[in-house]
Amino acid sequence: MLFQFSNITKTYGDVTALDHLNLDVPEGAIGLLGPNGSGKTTMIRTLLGLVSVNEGSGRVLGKDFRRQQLEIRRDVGFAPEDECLFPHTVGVEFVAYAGELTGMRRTDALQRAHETLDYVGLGEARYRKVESYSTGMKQRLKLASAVVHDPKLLILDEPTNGMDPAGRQQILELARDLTMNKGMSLLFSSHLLPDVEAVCSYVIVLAGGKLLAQGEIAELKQVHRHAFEVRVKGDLALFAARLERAGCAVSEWGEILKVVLPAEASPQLIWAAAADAGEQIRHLRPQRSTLEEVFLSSLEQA
Ligand SMILES: Nc1ncnc2c1ncn2[C@@H]1O[C@H](COP(=O)(O)OP(=O)(O)OP(=O)(O)O)[C@@H](O)[C@H]1O
Repeated sequence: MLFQFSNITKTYGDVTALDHLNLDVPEGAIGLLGPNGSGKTTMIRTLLGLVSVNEGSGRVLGKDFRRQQLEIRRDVGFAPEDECLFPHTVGVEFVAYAGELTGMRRTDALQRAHETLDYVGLGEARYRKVESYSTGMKQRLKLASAVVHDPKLLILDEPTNGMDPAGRQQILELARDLTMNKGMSLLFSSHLLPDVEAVCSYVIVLAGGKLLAQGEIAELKQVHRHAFEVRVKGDLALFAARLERAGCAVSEWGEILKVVLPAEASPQLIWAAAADAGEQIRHLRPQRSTLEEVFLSSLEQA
């Protein structure tokens, strides 16, 4: 198990950032999705032991995050969302310092800093002051300092924020390589579904500090081949009754009918039912996957 939350609640004054959160998350590349303010950063800071929670308990890599912060710091690498660079420091010093903070000896930290800067493509900028780096370079510098000590779990909080498409692609490729080829588990927080899908196989979706969904992306993305969303011009209830007589399972969602066709039937059945009733179909499409539905409803709740 990568990490586990049991009934975690965290409030800031009147704001409930995490609301009785229960989670069991397996090792692997895990996406943490949710709109701004949904509690992603608070969840990450909680599992690093950086905030004290009001209620609940939990573990990351088998360690209690309320009591074993030092051990967790050795096993986990974290690249925060906000800018955390010290001005007047050159790239290699910054990364080596991050290594020392996890308990590495200075000489080892320096050697690893050079290696990780080469790995993230910043070898040539290693002696430049960090404040002169571009946004994309700063993100890769944060990534280098998060992996300098070769952690078991890497946490990236909104790593593609504010980046141009090329820079974004570089970060996604590095994240994918670390998890697929270097054996690191990953917790990748983002409000962008495509970024999470590019890197992760499993997803947690938060909204308003609550868990909306979790599971394998492939499973959550499965579209039911026989399920459709239909909107007609005319009497929805009459049309629904007609579809039911033709063997469909039908439910009304506002102005939309969700229709599950009988086995072996094709969507032609829906067009035929509309033609018989003299109704016009305004909209017909395969029902959204659970992931799309969950993600859209997380945006509505935001
Ligand atoms: N230090 C703080 N003091 C007061 N409120 C806070 C603090 N940190 C977070 N919050 C509030 O807690 C809620 C959850 O915030 P959090 O940063 O965890 O969400 P998020 O999903 O990471 O969003 P973002 O991507 O914008 O950082 C928000 O309403 C936020 O305003």
